[in-house]
Amino acid sequence: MASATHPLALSFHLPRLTLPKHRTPHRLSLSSSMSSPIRRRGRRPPDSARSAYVTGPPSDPIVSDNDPKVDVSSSYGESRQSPPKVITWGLLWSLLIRHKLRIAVSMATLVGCSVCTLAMPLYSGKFFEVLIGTTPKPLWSVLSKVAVLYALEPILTVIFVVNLNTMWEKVMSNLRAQIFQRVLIQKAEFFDRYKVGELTALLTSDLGSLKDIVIGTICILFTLSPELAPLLGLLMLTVSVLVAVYKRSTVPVFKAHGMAQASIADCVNETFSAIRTVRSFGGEKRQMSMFGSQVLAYQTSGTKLGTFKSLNESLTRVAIYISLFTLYCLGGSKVKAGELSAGTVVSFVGYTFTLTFAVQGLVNTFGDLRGAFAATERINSVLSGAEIDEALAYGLERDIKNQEVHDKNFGLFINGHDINNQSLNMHYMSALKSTSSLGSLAWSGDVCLEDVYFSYPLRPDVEILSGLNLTLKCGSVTALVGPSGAGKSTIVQLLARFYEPTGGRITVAGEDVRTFDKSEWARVVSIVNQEPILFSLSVGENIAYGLPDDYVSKEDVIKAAKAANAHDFIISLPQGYDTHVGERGGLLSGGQRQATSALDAVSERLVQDALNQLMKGRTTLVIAHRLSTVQNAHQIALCDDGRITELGTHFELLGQKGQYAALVGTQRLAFE
Ligand SMILES: Nc1ncnc2c1ncn2[C@@H]1O[C@H](COP(=O)(O)OP(=O)(O)OP(=O)(O)O)[C@@H](O)[C@H]1O
Repeated sequence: MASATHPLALSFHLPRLTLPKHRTPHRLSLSSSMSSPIRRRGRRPPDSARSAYVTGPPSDPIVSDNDPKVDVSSSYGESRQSPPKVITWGLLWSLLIRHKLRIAVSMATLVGCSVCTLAMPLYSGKFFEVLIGTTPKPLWSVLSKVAVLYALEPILTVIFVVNLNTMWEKVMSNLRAQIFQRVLIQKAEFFDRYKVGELTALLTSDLGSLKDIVIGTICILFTLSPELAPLLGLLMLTVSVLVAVYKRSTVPVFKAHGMAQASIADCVNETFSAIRTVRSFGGEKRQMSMFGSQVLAYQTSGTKLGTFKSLNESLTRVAIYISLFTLYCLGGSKVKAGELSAGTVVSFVGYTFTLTFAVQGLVNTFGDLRGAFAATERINSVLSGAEIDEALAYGLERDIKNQEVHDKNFGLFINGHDINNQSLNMHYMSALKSTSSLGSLAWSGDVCLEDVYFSYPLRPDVEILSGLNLTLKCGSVTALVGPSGAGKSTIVQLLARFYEPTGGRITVAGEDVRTFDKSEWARVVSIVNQEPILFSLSVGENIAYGLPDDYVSKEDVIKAAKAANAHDFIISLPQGYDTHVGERGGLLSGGQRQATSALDAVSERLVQDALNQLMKGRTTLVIAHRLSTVQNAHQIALCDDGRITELGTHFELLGQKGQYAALVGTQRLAFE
């Protein structure tokens, strides 16, 4: 679905390429060029890329020397060597401290609860003595005090727990939002490396264990007091020893459990998102076996975890029973000797039970703490070492700050202690060009790939592009052809700035594209995929998603749909533009999803007509396997061995009798 404001369009078919899941090119953009002479150069290793680039750590954003302001500071390089942790105590504290009133209320109720809890055994002892007649006092006066204590304690507990829980939920939402944003602004290779399930786990179950700590801590705080310090100290010592043993043994189990959970999520995700493929290959059994093995692994780690937990629990009980037994022996002998009253012994028993809760809470908390440490470690190991896509993060940060005023959901992503711009190279960012000019540059200037070298970050030793030169002339159409695996889609991905070249540069009207932030770049570049990705929204919302403005009117949506020849079919849907498309557009037909292949002749023509209309005046790069699309292009570029090896019009290239002519001749290109 198209936008009238994207001057650069990349239209490509990706029959075999699996795009990383985060990359969902969805828009239409257009452009090309006719003449650019191909400069053939010898192969050069990527790091010998043009000296015009400011040096820095290999994956830093590098900017050409035509912007003298930019200098990637070495201190930035140093900070990369020891990446900052994402979740730190400092961060948690900064998020907590925003809730001062709640903290004050929590503290007050905590003190109240502790006083009640500590006084309860004391008054119970007195009550017992009055009851057995050893203390001559009116029963009602002691009973009323006991009743007040027993009634007040649960009320204060409710206030305390509700208050603390609310505060913690807010902190967690903030943390989740920030981690989500942090994942969102990672460089493309991050998504090549991690599966969706793993990333989902970072934001769901892993963080959940952080919450449990707080709830556990509540139990301990309730019962900690100076009066009980010596006895509690002794018990804590015992528990610490147990916990130290527990800690060593359970971290790997917690980790394995978290990973197993992530694998299950991945398997479910993969199976159901590709359900048609699974059906068509009769892959149900395979998926079931895969799921079964993952569930079994989860079960094994869960059982192990349970065994550890129960062992720990019973050891704690043993410690408690020993202290109770000691208390009975000591207390009994002291009462017998007349050194202690029976009431005091009753109070002590009460305290011991209070301690029981404390110790239980302590052990559980340490257990949760292990889970939380494992989760934090995992989040930190996934995110701290990963590299933020700064050109994207910078623009996004700016945009959400502007938008926060209108949309309170963005409030979650912004606070004083923002994990997402901690490691941004602000020096580099401040050197980015003002983006107001980008639109006019893109509408008026050529787009050039100059001596571009590229290797995918996960396969740095395989050079995909080796000194590629190509000019997409402003307002014209370039068709990119070539054998499978030649690097055509890679060129599109570089133009879309999913990845940055390892050498050479891409320019628009002579300006290095890296001097513009990515959110602005996304507004001028549109991509039409053979298999478009739709979000689980209404048809209208999906179209609006492809339009560059944040607030899109219904008229704009209808205009875009008409331009894509989609208006008629949309209004024939049950709820027109409000029809929900289902997950991944599953409730629409292939043609309705705007796929450009496997359509019936009428849909095909409609889509093609729409594209032809929309390409007019736009700089367009098309990867096509259909001869009709290719031969109508202003120029055809043949990509092979990481370079453009042939360039010209259809007839010029046929005349050269080279690889293009061979492709056409052998029908590998002409599918029609
Ligand atoms: N994310 C990735 N990580 C590592 N290597 C990749 C990645 N994506 C593609 N490749 C590799 O890069 C090479 C070029 O792939 P590309 O998709 O650009 O080829 P193509 O010319 O578009 O092929 P086709 O016509 O078959 O789609 C291939 O060898 C491919 O395996």
